[in-house]
Amino acid sequence: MAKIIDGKAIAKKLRAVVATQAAVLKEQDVIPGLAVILVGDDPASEIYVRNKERAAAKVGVNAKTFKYPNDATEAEVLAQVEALNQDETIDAILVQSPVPSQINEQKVQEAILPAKDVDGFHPENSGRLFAGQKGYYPIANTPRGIMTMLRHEEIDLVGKHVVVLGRSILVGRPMFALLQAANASVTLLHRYTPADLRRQLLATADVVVVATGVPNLIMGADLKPGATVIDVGMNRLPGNKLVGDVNFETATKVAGAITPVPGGVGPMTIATLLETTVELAANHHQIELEQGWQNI
Ligand SMILES: Nc1nc(=O)c2c([nH]1)NC[C@@H]1CN(c3ccc(C(=O)N[C@@H](CCC(=O)O)C(=O)O)cc3)C=[N+]21
Repeated sequence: MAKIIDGKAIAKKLRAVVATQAAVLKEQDVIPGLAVILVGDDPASEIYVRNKERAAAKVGVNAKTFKYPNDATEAEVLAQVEALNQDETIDAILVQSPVPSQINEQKVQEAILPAKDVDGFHPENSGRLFAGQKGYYPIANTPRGIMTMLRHEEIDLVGKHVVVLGRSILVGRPMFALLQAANASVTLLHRYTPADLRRQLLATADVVVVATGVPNLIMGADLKPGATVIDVGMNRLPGNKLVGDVNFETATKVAGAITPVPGGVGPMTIATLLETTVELAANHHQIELEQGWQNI
């Protein structure tokens, strides 16, 4: 049976480090400010907003949510971003993905000041990631949190075959870049990958990261025995049960280690979001911090 990777417990340790960092800022009268813009009513986004407000308050981050209806205009959202760019009390801005179709998500991402871009979606930040640049810049929190989790679990990536399923800007693409920077051999698959090719590649994967939004896409029989499985899926089934993209029942019998849903990647995303927020606040006020993940 696979080891269950306890994302909730690792997130708790990371939040404790972030709380210490926030306390350092507080000594200099800096309270990190995170602004979240939520347009419409995506179910995964609702969970995210609820959990992150709770977690932010506990570590000493001031989180504010700006809710807009499904029919909000692009101009309204851009005006909100602009106001937050100018707001000295706001260090980090996040626009929940997805946004309704009348709003050009790309345009909104590019409107956020790169220094306040807590998701790392601005091309100035994502460009640095894809160029493999050194130095500090914000990186998408879900893949960054997954890297922290893999490091915490001491899972070796050097030269290993890692299969990433899904190519979103939120997860798949930055995940690919981070794993590659960690010297893994990364294969990025997506909805147009034929099932038999997917099966062939998965059979040789030492680590699998699944971020597709398709429940039960990956079964135990698809995995190489002993593989590490990271399930990013967040699917609500009828009856309100929350499941990932991996069939947990069968996968635990084959994998070496696996993240559960809930209690795996989700809590790490939130803890990492707070970590990035505190880093952006420190940069904004030119205060030195010790690096977070090294201390967990
Ligand atoms: N710009 C942007 N950045 C995001 O990072 C982003 C986004 N948009 N849009 C929505 C998705 C979804 N997402 C979640 C994060 C944590 C949980 C989470 O806390 N999950 C708990 C759920 C527990 C419960 O049931 O409450 C868990 O997995 O244990 C859920 C969903 C971030 N997203």
